[in-house]
Amino acid sequence: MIKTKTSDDKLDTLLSRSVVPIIDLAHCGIEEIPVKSVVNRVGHQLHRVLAEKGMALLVNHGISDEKLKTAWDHLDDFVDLPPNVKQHYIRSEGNHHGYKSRELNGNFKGKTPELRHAFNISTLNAQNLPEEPLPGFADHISTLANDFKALACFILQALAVSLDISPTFFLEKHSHMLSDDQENMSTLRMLYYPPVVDDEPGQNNVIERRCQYSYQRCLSNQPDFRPEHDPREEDELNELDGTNGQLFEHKIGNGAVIRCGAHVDYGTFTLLAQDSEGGLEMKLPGSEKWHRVGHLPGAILLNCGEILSIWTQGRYPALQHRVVIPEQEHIRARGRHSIAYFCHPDNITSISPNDLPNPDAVKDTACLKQRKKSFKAAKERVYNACQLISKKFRDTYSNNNHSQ
Ligand SMILES: O=C(O)CCC(=O)C(=O)O
Ligand SMILES: [Fe+2]
Repeated sequence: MIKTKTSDDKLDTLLSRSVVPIIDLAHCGIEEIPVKSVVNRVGHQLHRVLAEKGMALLVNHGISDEKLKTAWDHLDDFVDLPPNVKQHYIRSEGNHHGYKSRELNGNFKGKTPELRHAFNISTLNAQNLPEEPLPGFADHISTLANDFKALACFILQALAVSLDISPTFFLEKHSHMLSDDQENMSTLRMLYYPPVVDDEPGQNNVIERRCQYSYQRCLSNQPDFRPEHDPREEDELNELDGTNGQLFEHKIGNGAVIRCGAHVDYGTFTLLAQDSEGGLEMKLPGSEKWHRVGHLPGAILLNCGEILSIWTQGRYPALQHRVVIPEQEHIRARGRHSIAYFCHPDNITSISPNDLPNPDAVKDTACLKQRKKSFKAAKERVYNACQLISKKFRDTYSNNNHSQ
């Protein structure tokens, strides 16, 4: 059962409005060996849901809301540290682990700055975590990262069931996640998008704004699948940035900012926990329209990455997504928090569309375009996961605004 304070009738109506199918993981056992019957049930649900929608909202997954909120508190405390302390944890060129924020005054080579603080955790080695300035940080985040890893392992097994292949096929290819040996790029990313408030002209200090998670107004622990949350007409919304890949910008001071530019995730899949502030939008398979994902308290969003799309020959599509800045002033004046776990195969895993038995013949023309794209990436040459992900990083840095 989904735990919520909403009455059953109201909940049914809200859930029926969600563009994202909901999958109940009750008894998935992230702390023990998963129950086989649950793996099978979830596998069968994923088979349909990922092919049709490319994503699912996971409920009763075993990671408590309190744990997520405490992690966001730790991130807020980190963001508040003096710059010379934060400096020690900054992500260096070519490294996935570490903290990164984009200051408004920086040099963006003509790109629109993404207004967010991101702390990537790809090693649980305490040396690389801000334990000294923030006692408790390393312990809490390591436990949380291991919970996400366990959930990812469960999903990897269910995915194998969903594709009717050996139950350990994916698990074996992800055996080094978070193992400190540089053999796998899986990452837990903690994200904070500061409030967007117009500054005095010329001030541009918006990135500094603080919004302590526990004090902010995302206490409404209610599902939110309102389709018309944004006052802009949908056509206008899509015209602004949907069809031609441009990014939704917010003008502030002399410049423009975005929260997270349109992109697809690179790896096998992503698990995403968000607070209730909203802003996440996805393009559904075969569609050029942006859809609000909405909010279900405590749920974790599962979305496919490009590698899974290649493996499944596009059957499980990697969806474009972005985080927009709310149009309403009082909503964008609040910060937003999320946590993403990027599940990546071990670096040396070769990624080829021929690794899996060919799924059903292509029937859906809407998916054809996506399949062609995935084939193009994988046909010319078989890359291993490390090459593929590094190539995507390079392309992203040189071509568009989103920095993964
Ligand atoms: O913050 C979010 O909700 C999404 C973040 C995301 O898509 C990413 O970092 O790849
Ligand atoms: Fe993403």
